[in-house]
Amino acid sequence: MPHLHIASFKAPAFPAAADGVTFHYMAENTLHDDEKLIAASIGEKEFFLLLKRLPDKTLLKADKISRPSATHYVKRALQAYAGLVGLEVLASNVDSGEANMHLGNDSALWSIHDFERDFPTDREIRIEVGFGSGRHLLHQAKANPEVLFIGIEIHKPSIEQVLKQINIQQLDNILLLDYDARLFLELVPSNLAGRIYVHFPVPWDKKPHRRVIGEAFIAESIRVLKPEGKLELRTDSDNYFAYSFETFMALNQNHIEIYKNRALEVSSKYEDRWRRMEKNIYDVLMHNEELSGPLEAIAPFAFNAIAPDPERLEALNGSTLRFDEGFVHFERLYRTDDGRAMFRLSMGPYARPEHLYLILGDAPRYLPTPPVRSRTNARAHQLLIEALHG
Ligand SMILES: C[S@@+](CC[C@H](N)C(=O)[O-])C[C@H]1O[C@@H](n2cnc3c(N)ncnc32)[C@H](O)[C@@H]1O
Repeated sequence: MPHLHIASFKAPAFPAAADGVTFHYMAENTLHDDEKLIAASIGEKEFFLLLKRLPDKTLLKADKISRPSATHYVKRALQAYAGLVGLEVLASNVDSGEANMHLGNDSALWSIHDFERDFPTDREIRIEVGFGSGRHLLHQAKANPEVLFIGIEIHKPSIEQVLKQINIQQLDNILLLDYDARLFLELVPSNLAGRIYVHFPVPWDKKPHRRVIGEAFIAESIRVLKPEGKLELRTDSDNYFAYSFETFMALNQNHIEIYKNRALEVSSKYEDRWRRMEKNIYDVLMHNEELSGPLEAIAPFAFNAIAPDPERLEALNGSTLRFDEGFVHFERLYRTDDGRAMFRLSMGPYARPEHLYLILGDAPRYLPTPPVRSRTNARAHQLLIEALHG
């Protein structure tokens, strides 16, 4: 990740702008004054730069919770900040060259909020979960130009690599999303998807709750798939195959197909490796036969002005509030140089919490974006409001 190793830190008078980047304010960790956040924005992208004083060096880098998926934003903000205040840079891994031209156009990279605002419903969609190197996704998109493909990944370098290929190959029927696919499904309108591909998911043998396939994922898939649509699991893991088979078979009514060592038109990087090792590859195809009811709407997460007393905030710092399916954890408390308080939070379902900031004051808001409007996040948001009001 891009970072600058600097001789000493300097701050401008906020707000300040340079090279298309605006720096709004600075926030200091109330328990560790060696950690500060600088709020930056480029167009609609808002994120923090993190200043960290370690025993042997001072680093300026992207804050990992709020950093945008495309690293060129972070590089630009680091360079702009260094130029603005005249930082003495001792070492840097930020190349001074132009942002990668292929990443310049990242219109295929959607945020979860783009989908929340305006989910594309004008044509059939197919969803690929964990597309990795993207071979299967790119191949399918080229072969089916009338279908919109939504590729979901949590590994940023894979997203950048596939984004680059989308631009090089000028494909206009792929959208990429940097998000947990299990949460994403909760937002997809019902009866829309022709296929959901889950190819070579991480087996998580020691932490099965982290697996993509599970009861909730299957239930959401059935809702999201149109009648005749299919969920396609492909795996080299005997364990994952056995576990998924059992989970699918536990459903009340179901139609599944199973294949062993079925050849597809395109083989992924993982698949090539397993084939060289002569491992078996299993496919489980679940056919959907149901027409589902509409997706339940959840209101946007709003706040009234919150001016809690400083003692309450300090008491909340480090604490965790729990409910049946999820929690709110107040990880760190910050004070901004314009007099506001700010929390770093993790909240939502235990298996897939959101990590984000809450800036308090007259118009409290989450940063970089509010939590996704899922049922468990709605409960966590409510609990958070109650805790802040006391
Ligand atoms: C073993 S790789 C397989 C990649 C690709 N499908 C292939 O066949 O080469 C699994 C991928 O799933 C991604 N992944 C794991 N959990 C995920 C989740 N909950 N949502 C989206 N992607 C996920 C990982 O980042 C990883 O790239």
